[in-house]
Amino acid sequence: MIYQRAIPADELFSAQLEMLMQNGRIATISANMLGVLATIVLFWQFVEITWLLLWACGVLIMLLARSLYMSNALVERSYQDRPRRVYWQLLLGAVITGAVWSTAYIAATFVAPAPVQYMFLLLIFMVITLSMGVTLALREYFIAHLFTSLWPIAWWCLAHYWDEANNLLVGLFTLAVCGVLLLVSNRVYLSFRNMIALNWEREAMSRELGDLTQSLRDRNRQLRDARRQLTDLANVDELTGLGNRRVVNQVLRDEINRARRSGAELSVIMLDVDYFKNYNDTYGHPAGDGVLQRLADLMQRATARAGEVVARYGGEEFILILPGASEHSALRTAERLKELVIAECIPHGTSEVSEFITVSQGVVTVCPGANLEPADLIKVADRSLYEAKDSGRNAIAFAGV
Ligand SMILES: Nc1nc2c(ncn2[C@@H]2O[C@H](COP(=O)(O)OP(=O)(O)OP(=O)(O)O)[C@@H](O)[C@H]2O)c(=O)[nH]1
Repeated sequence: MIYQRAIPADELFSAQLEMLMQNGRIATISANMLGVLATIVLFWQFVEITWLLLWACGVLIMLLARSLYMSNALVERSYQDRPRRVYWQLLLGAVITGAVWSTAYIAATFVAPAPVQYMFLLLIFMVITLSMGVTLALREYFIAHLFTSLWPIAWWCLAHYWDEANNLLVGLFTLAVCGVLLLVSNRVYLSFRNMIALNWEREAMSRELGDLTQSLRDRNRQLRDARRQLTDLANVDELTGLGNRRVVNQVLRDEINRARRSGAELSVIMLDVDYFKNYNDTYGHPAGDGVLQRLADLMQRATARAGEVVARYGGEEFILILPGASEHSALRTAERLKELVIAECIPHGTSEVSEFITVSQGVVTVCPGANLEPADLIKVADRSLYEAKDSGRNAIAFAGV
């Protein structure tokens, strides 16, 4: 995902609705309820108490219904699924509440003396101002409330300026208050909008950061896998699947150190196919490859003990590393291998020792001292192998260090 800098219009709209309902629900309802209680106290002496209570009950029920509607919309998140519908319903609620106050004021002009009317008007100003802060997340909501409460009152007073000495003044004053509230509301609304947009940006950035971190983790894992594969490729002989010369040197170094620490013996067998050049010349190189693969299988069968390693040292030469194996045990392994190769009966018509493939083996057993290096061990094993070759091939020669 590419980081998107500006909040999309539809998300901004839903966020405004959410903020209005979350913050405005309690504040609007409580400001209006306080207004209703104050109205009862104010008109106690001028209006029949039954009518007054009936009016108050009606307003309270309407306020509770609005509060319930907002709670439901928040829980069901309908402001995200059907924002336009929620928007119009919220506006309808604001219009009804505004109309309740303006009609109440107009009715009051018939029953209450002028000073009480002015106090009531102040009360309405207070209710509107109190609810302004939180409802301004949505400017239209505030405007709908303002224009259905104060606006009709202002025009009523202006239209009836001759009924009451101060009506003209009250009307003009109310109009001025409307103007000031509109101006202030615009500023408050813009800061609400900025706040929502900033919050959204912060969330978008942290989401983006999370995605990036995840993709970096994936990349790291891929790199680790690739490195492991490369290491495997660098260590494995492609033809036989055995370890290659790199592995031989590494394993020998480890095993020499281990044997040196534990005082145990370490044996190595170097193996070479007899008259393999003749075989290749007679049967072809691919057939020679097949022989090397079959011999690799046999060597693995002959070295089943834990820690024993078979590797291809190069060409048709193989090495068997036998940690902890004594001279006797190593010679037994070599004998077993020789028998396995003979039992395999791979025809070799141009061998001078047998009509089948045979191998020669040089065995060496050591108790590694401080100076023994892998190359020393290989050199002795190689020498021993050539002794086996010299002795007529299909043979095993032993050397101790
Ligand atoms: N098919 C095949 N042949 C290989 C491979 N690597 C080495 N060789 C062959 O192995 C043969 C080794 O020949 P020499 O070193 O002369 O030894 P030899 O013919 O086995 O004779 P002795 O070792 O003295 O018994 C060469 O002909 C190489 O081409 C391989 O991967 N595949």
